[in-house]
Amino acid sequence: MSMFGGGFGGPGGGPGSGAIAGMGGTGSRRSGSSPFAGIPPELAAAVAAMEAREPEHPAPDTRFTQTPDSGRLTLWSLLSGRPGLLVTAAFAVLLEALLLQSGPYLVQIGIDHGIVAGQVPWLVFAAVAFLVSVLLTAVASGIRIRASGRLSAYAMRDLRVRIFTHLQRLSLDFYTREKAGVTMTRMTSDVEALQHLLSEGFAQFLIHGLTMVVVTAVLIHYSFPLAMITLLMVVPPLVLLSLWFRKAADVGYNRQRDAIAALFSHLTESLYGVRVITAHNQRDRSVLGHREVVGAYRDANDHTGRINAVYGPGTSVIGLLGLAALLLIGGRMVLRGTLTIGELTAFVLYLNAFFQPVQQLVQLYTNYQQARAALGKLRGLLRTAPAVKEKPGAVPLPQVRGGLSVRDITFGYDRKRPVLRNVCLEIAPGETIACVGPTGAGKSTLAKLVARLYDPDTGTILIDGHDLRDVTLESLHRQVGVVPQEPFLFAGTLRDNIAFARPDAPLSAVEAAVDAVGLRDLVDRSPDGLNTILHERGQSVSSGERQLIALARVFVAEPRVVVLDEATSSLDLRSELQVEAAIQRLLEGRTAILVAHRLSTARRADRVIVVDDGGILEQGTHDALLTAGGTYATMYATWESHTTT
Ligand SMILES: Nc1ncnc2c1ncn2[C@@H]1O[C@H](COP(=O)(O)OP(=O)(O)OP(=O)(O)O)[C@@H](O)[C@H]1O
Repeated sequence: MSMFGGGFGGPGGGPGSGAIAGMGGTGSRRSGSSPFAGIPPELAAAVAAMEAREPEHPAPDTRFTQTPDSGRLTLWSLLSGRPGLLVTAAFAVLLEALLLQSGPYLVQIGIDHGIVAGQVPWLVFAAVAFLVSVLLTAVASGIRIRASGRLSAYAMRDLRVRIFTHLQRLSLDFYTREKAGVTMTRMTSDVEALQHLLSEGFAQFLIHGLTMVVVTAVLIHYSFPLAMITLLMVVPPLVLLSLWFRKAADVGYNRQRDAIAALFSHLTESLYGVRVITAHNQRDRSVLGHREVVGAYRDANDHTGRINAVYGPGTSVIGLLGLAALLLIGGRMVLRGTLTIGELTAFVLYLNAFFQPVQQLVQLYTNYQQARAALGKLRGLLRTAPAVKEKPGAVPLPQVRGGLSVRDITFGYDRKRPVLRNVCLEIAPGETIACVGPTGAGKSTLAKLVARLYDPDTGTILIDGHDLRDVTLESLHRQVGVVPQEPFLFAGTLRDNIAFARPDAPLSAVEAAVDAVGLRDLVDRSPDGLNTILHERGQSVSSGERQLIALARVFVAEPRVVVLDEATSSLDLRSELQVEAAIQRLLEGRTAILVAHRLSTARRADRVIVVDDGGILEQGTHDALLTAGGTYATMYATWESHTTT
């Protein structure tokens, strides 16, 4: 099992992709270099001009800290971050809603005071006033769209950064447990569901809601009995229908969120594993699997579609029935002379204006329900606490010599099934320990615990006498370097990748690392030397070169302790010797825990420990263990017989 087994590592890059990628500068692109290497000279001027026109994007306030995210995530918390924009948008909404209602009133004035009374000036006044109100509505609407658009854009950026920061804070157990696709859905589809509501939905919600309130007041002003009759006929069934819709949609949209997350998961996994799928002739199964998740998504959409098919037309019918009743009752009032024809026209128009928002609100309510479901999922993610927590009073780890003390630790990924039981181990500063043992014995687990990627269930691990749990994670990881079994490279230059742990490392440090691990050949062969762009996940370099780059990374980081999970993938003899030599150089003068899959590596360590059965079975120098004739001696004899044949 890899040090980072089960974690993310697929296409799309890890956290740094893009961030470190840069654009390769505007340097020339030599023939034979990667197609993404740099900007072609003929485009350089145009790109520079475009960059000059780009608006400034100040960095958001969110900074990375280990402190858990304790802020609440509500729609209000998203909107209230920029009060100026919120007030502007709210004011514009109010103005727009009021202006929209002046139309029917002006029509009534035009009919009653202009047409019926035969007064042309009143007619002209009503028409001009109508025009002015339309123009003002357009201005208010423009201001509202601009303000709410900016508000939502900022809120979404802050939310995305907040979630991403939280993802960075989470420990390995989360990434093992949670499928990458599900987390991607939280960051894409779920956030977008909120964006839709915030950018347009809320403002529309307010406008239509306000319209309904204003229209109710106006209807009462025109004729109290008529208003009461129509509203009583309309509002109770509407409320009942909406309550049913809310309940049904809650279930439906949650199901939709889960289905789209499953779809994304399957998609990402199939993309990561496309080579294995093809090689094992499983494309058929893959397509079938995808059909299943897409089918589940279709079912979820179908379900919400069915609910909407009842709610939408249902509200329409209620509205039209109200209108029919109004015509009958209002018409009789006009005939009796208790209502003017202009007032009845305005009443009909206002009632229409009451129902139009209802129709819109149905759509918006659907958006709201979607956003609520998305918000619930995002809240769940933000509530997920990292398993490896930084103590509130954690102190920075001072410069250490690298003495490690593992004291009586017990640990299991599932507490009920410990992988390691009561393990004790003392490692002197500068000592190299090789962990060997059968597959699945717990070697990588021990290494992960020393690097504090997990915390032991019981027992403590000390570095120069400091309990790992008492020091800040950042200071610990600066002095304890990790080389995972499967090195992950980011899209970016060779230099960016080598200096990943210390981006400000001088060129001389990167060059020294290149020479120390034996990467000089690759650098000299690469079209742009250290500035050559590596493809995503290091697809453009060989497996051995990837391992050397990972070793060079640790060289530049200069940690006191190195935890190295040897790669299991076999290399050709030359590359293997190269990697072994690089490891040897990296470990000089450093304390090291080496998860050795090749006994040739173990042979060179100061001490070998044999991990099996949840504990350390044997330990001693290579020679001493051979002489003792125990498990290690048997393992070594088997290994030797295989390598010599
Ligand atoms: N993230 C995880 N969640 C649950 N169980 C795990 C996890 N990682 C490892 N295990 C289990 O813990 C046990 C020890 O795994 P570990 O990776 O430490 O073995 P290992 O000795 O390093 O094996 P290998 O030589 O194959 O790399 C195994 O049974 C493995 O299945």
